[in-house]
Amino acid sequence: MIIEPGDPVRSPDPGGSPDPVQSPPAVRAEGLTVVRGPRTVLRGLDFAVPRGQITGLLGPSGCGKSTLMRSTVGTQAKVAGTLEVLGRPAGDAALRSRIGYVTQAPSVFDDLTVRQNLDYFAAILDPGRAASERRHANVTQAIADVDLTSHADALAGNLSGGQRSRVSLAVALLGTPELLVLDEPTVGLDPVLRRDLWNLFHTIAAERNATLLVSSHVMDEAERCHRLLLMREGEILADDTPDALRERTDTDTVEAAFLHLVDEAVAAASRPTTGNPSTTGPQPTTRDAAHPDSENTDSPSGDDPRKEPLR
Ligand SMILES: Nc1ncnc2c1ncn2[C@@H]1O[C@H](COP(=O)(O)OP(=O)(O)OP(=O)(O)O)[C@@H](O)[C@H]1O
Repeated sequence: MIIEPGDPVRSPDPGGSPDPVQSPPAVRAEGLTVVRGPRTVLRGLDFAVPRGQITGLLGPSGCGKSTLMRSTVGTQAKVAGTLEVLGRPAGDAALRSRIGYVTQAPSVFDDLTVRQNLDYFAAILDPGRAASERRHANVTQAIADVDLTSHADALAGNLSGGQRSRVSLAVALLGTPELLVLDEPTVGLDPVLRRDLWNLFHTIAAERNATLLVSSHVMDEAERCHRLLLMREGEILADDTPDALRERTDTDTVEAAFLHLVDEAVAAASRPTTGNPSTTGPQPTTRDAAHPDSENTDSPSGDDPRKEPLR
């Protein structure tokens, strides 16, 4: 599918998506806590990502968006609490072909063309000579989806940053994953490309009934999501629709709603408390099974996030 630059932005249509009450969530977290190096970067998060919708993960740089995504796809070490993805524990080997993940840094081979990059990953996903026609069709489709057909034979190393990001996205689209986890996919893109990519995200959610978890720190992109997880300092400030957030905070934009919620959180943290919050919050109960990333070796003990005030 090629998205024409003149296409109007499709507004989110929560009514056209599956009823989140009926479908089990694509991602469910309870008391999700992650330690990286000396810091507790996710602090007992509870949230659910409904299936077939676009959930935006928004918050300032360093608040933990990438860490939450890495935990979801099973590449983050030291994950405590419950984290279920498509009904299985995050990191379960059976999830590998069901999730597409695009990291912030494009993961492409510079010395291969766009098509060769896609061919390589397609051969891993769908190996064997018997599948070669299907692979060719899937690769051609994925290249068209990200609007790179005219660059299919260009070396990835000769592409612009935005084009390389789209090659990464095309790789993630191979195999039609049920869950797409996209870490800041629109960074560095011009407004036309950003709009086209958001149109593509809506098409993927609507036509494939896929779930998209998309991070951004550009608040205007929040308006294009069905639901939002607003994060700050490793905590979730809000888990709601853009409309409900604006209404609840009596603001006109998601950005204003976010700032309102930050002010509320700061005010709440500065009020004297009567009980000990460290004994009342959710306690991590389980540990993720698969953690290929071994970056962190520090013990989380003695670093209880519930004892730290919001900054
Ligand atoms: N490899 C690492 N080792 C130790 N700490 C890390 C590592 N990577 C990130 N962190 C810390 O984890 C915290 C959350 O980082 P994360 O990358 O998840 O944030 P983010 O919200 O995605 O930021 P950005 O929008 O800038 O990408 C930050 O305080 C960061 O310093």
